[in-house]
Amino acid sequence: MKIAIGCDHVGFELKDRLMNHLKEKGIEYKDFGTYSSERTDYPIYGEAVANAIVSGECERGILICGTGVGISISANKVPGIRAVVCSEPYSALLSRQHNDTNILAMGARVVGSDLALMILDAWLSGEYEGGRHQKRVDMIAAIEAKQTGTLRT
Ligand SMILES: O=C(CO)[C@H](O)[C@H](O)[C@H](O)COP(=O)(O)O
Repeated sequence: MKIAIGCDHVGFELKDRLMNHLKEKGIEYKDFGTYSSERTDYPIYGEAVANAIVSGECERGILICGTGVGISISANKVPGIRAVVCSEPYSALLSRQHNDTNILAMGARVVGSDLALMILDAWLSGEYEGGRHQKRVDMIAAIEAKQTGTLRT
């Protein structure tokens, strides 16, 4: 699996910690920036990571900003993205199992690095269950299609 990872200036340090963790786990990743702690704007990185997933360059994404909120909102504007913001491992796991999330967002001002690693491990371990959940995931896609005018009826 190849992971796209991105952050704004607030998430820069935590992103580094997460990339080292991915390296230790033998998981391939691509860093979409930002590449310093100089103030920047999270929508840039939310969109870049989201595009890497919808293009097929990467299978999943990780995004970090101050709260995880702004950068996940940005990523969710890209059709096909199901980004979740998590501050604990349970939601991270269930977001994979029930919602087939393809981006995990976290807030560097919210979670410490050790908890962030636990959240990431829980999310990476989760397998989408399909079954009764698929109808709901398809309904989300249908909303997107309606809103983007791509719904084929
Ligand atoms: O935390 C955030 C709210 O979503 C944003 O993602 C940014 O990280 C935050 O707004 C950056 O704040 P700053 O005062 O410009 O450092």
